[in-house]
Amino acid sequence: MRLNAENLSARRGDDLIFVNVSFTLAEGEALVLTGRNGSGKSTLLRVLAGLLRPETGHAVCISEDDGETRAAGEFSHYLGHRNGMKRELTVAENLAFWKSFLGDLGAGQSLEVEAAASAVGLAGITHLPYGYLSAGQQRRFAMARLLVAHRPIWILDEPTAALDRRADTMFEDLVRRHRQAGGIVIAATHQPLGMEGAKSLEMLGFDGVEEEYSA
Ligand SMILES: Nc1ncnc2c1ncn2[C@@H]1O[C@H](COP(=O)(O)OP(=O)(O)OP(=O)(O)O)[C@@H](O)[C@H]1O
Repeated sequence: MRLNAENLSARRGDDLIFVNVSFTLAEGEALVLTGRNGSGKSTLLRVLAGLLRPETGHAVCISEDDGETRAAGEFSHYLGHRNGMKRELTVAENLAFWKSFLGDLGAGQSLEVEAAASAVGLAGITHLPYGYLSAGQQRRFAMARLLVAHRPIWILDEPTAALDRRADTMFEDLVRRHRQAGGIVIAATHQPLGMEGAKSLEMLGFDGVEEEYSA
């Protein structure tokens, strides 16, 4: 499977945030988005995840077997700034919800809830309400969401912001393993994050749009 983004542009409100973004990622490859605050990294990640409609272009997954093309969002996990978990439900209930909602695209690669908790270093506390946990524990369980329902593409927006060094290392390891198993990762991050050999794309924000139009 290959991810192909072609001629993407996106608008927020009245403004074009970026134009003409194209890239291709093969299995195991990764892309790091760089650029100053407000340059459009989160916007691009949301477009790739299928959460925002692009103004132009498309992002698709192409099957190596039969050339079938599907929207990239259908094959993606999106870990944004928010954790996407209900505070009133237990951790186990939250993760079980995501597991059944997302299904298993990976022919048995998805982990059970307790195994995913263990993989993020937090076995034995999934019976607790999510809202009881510390901010770092909550973020770790948001990462466990990536493991309970396999998706070949991980779209990550500053996933380790505000985590301690041990959590960084744990997540780096998860990212590395995902890539070794053929997964694709696209991340806006200032941390190393297991993104060795990653391609890089600098977002230019309004400057890029102006340059594009004046070229
Ligand atoms: N809903 C919205 N309506 C209008 N403008 C928006 C909206 N959401 C974001 N923007 C604008 O789009 C631009 C890109 O924002 P985005 O969050 O993609 O940047 P970013 O590169 O991820 O920034 P940061 O590094 O601060 O997270 C910013 O100028 C922002 O103000």
